[in-house]
Amino acid sequence: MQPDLLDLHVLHHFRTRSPLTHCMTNDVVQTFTANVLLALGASPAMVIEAEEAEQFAALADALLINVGTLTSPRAQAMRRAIESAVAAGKPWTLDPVAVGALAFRTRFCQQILTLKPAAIRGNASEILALAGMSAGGRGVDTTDTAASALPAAQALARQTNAIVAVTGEVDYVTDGQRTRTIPGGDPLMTRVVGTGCALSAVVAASCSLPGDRLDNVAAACGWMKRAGSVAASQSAGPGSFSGAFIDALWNLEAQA
Ligand SMILES: Nc1ncnc2c1ncn2[C@@H]1O[C@H](COP(=O)(O)OP(=O)(O)OP(=O)(O)O)[C@@H](O)[C@H]1O
Ligand SMILES: Cc1ncsc1CCO
Ligand SMILES: [Mg+2]
Repeated sequence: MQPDLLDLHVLHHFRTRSPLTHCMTNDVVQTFTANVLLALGASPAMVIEAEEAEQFAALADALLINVGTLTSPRAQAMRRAIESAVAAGKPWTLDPVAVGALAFRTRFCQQILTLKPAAIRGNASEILALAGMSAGGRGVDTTDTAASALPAAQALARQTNAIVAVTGEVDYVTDGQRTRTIPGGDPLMTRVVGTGCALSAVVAASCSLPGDRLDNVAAACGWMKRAGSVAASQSAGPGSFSGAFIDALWNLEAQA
């Protein structure tokens, strides 16, 4: 990726505004997600009790809804948080983990799609399933390429008015008319759990920034791609990659 694609002006906004990011995410990726947001300069808070989630969603700058370990009570709390965020004019972002593969979460995501998400970030199988163009993958990992899911991402963006990011070897970010292509990263990013989930949290936070939302979401994808490339070149495997990835996010400007 070229340095200008790092969108350093958006990164500057991100670091100086430090978006207070309400994350309702899955049990597997809580700490990694918080550390990614902190390394980029955002302020994460994982508030999940329904009453508190409803209250906090109106106060925070952005809300992330990730259905990776969805349960009925969590679904209810998420719905209350989304409605509160929408009423307060705060953007919310959906990560439809394993949608298509499992019925309960698929129904839930289809229902909340009507509540005007600002952005949707998923892997190819998830975006294809959410757009109604396939039955979905085997589980949380994709069985399709991002390029094959680009028409689905564009259709989903037009249908929902959200910015849709479909990620993989190449990331595509679209509003249904315009599409940004973000190459880079490294396959090691799929050997550490939560890079996609953490990206969705960064996308959520980026939706609270001023400027063009498509550009802001594409910038978020670019930062993660760059950090993945740098970290892969410095690590011996998934264990050391994880730490190097957080460091690379912290040092993004120095690598531009
Ligand atoms: N083959 C690859 N080469 C380079 N980068 C990749 C590759 N596959 C995924 N990535 C990057 O890894 C990150 C996570 O994307 P991915 O599509 O794997 O999300 P995901 O399946 O939702 O992940 P998770 O559920 O583990 O959080 C993105 O930044 C993406 O660009
Ligand atoms: C492994 C896993 N299982 C449920 S959520 C999750 C994190 C990756 O999406
Ligand atoms: Mg995922």
